[in-house]
Amino acid sequence: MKALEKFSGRTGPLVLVVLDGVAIGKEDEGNAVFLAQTPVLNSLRKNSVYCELQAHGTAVGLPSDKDMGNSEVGHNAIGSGQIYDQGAKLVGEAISSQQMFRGDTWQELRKNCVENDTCMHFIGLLSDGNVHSHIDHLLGMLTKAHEEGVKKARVHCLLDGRDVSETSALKYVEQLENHLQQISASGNDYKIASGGGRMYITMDRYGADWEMVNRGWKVHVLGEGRTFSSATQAIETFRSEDPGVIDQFLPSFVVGDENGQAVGKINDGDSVIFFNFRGDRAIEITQAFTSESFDKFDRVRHPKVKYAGMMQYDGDSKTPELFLVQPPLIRNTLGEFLAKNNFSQFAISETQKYGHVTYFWNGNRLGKFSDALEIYQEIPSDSVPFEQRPWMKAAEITDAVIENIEKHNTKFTRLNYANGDMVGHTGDITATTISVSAVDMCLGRLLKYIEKKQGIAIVLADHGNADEMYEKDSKGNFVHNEITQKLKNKTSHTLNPVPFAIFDPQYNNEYKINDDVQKKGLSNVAATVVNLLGYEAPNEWQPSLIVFE
Ligand SMILES: O=C(O)[C@@H](CO)OP(=O)(O)O
Ligand SMILES: [Mn+2]
Ligand SMILES: [Mn+2]
Repeated sequence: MKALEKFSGRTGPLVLVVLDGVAIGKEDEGNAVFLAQTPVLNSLRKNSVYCELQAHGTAVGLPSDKDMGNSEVGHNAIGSGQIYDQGAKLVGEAISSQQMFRGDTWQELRKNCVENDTCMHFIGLLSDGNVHSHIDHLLGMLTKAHEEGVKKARVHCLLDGRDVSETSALKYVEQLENHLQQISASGNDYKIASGGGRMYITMDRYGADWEMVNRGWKVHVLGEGRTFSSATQAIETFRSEDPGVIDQFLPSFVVGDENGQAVGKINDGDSVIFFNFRGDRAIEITQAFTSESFDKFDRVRHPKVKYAGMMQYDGDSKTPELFLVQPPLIRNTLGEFLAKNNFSQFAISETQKYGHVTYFWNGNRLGKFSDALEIYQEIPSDSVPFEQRPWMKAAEITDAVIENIEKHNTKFTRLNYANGDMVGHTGDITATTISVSAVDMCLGRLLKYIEKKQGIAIVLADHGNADEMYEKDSKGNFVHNEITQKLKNKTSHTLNPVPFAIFDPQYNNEYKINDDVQKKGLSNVAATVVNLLGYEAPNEWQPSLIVFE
């Protein structure tokens, strides 16, 4: 590692702060970042070395600039300093080129069903959000299964409303039902078997609430739960019983035949494909299917199936062993570079974002690079709806960062304040405004401490969310909810650029933003971190955002 000639860093710590889901959007009544009390962020935007960064689309390895950013691709880009083609793109290409279907895993699962006359199950998120999954991938696999002789298939659909409009589930269910009917018309037996809201069943992450996975297991595998004649009937019934419910929180359901028997339990000998490409919310259900020594809940029955993930969700532990598309092999990350060069590192967030600053940050690896040099800390998240406690664990995370630096004198810290994103996803603009104000207050306290320690802070976000809390049409006008006539809440991420600020109280014009970097994005941050530590960044990374005078 080569020292920079013109800058040797500061004596104190370097702290990188991710304000999850806090981007810079249009200053209107739907922008909770604009509406919040943010004296600290405002001052950073005005008085520090500052620019805005692209955090969506091709800047983070997604198929197109119409794709909003998300935590996985955002933290991968920040933590690796590189742009990798991401799951959404790799899977889309593997299906359109048909390459996926020539692979060993697809063939093994398919043959298993054809030769033994068993059922092929598909479990995953049913939408075109392209954050965890895409419905086109599912439809493509169903078509191929049918063409290649699979007689019976069942879909277990997780309803979205978090990466897409909050009450759009029926649109995707209808699209799927049409496709299944077409296939079944030629004498096959393809049906929806079970489902429920993605924040109610199956897609838990980071061990926050295993009960969610248990609820999913009951309807998908055991076929036990409230039974309806179709997914549509289930959704319509739930909505009539609770008119305020949004898709991500819909209860679970089983589809039954005329006798009320579940149409799609998962049995010994079946094949199961979990069709999400993103790993955080796929790992737990995958473990429930594949682990022999599983003890997170009583599975009652553990069917012997051939199970494959759309991707391998963790390469180190080979979770799962069988997968359809090779994930991006993210190498030479910032964490690894700092560990190799003997810098101490601290990573912290609350449960909901803990894996973001560890697993995603390190290129989707669950482990550390150096036990001696790295400390990872998780603050347990509240288990109430986040709009009820919008301050979440921002204060506790701040306390822990300060305590850790006091104790270990850690050189590089990364932390994630979950609030803007987790509360933003509820669609509650009042709570989200409070959540962003709470983060700003904690950030202020943290910056004061960093000033005292003669350090530097980098403050940025991984993608937008809180910056647009009402849906807009293609012309940018607010959309109204058909029933309430109020503005329609928006629960998904946004396409807006994110802030990037260097808080450096000892700044004496040694560096400035490098405007030669044309399309500034999240992948330019890692090199900037290394520069601010006083060193040259590795050549394979995207260029630094700063130049030295
Ligand atoms: O909650 C999640 O899984 C996603 C949205 O689908 O959000 P984030 O990328 O911020 O984790
Ligand atoms: Mn995020
Ligand atoms: Mn999010």
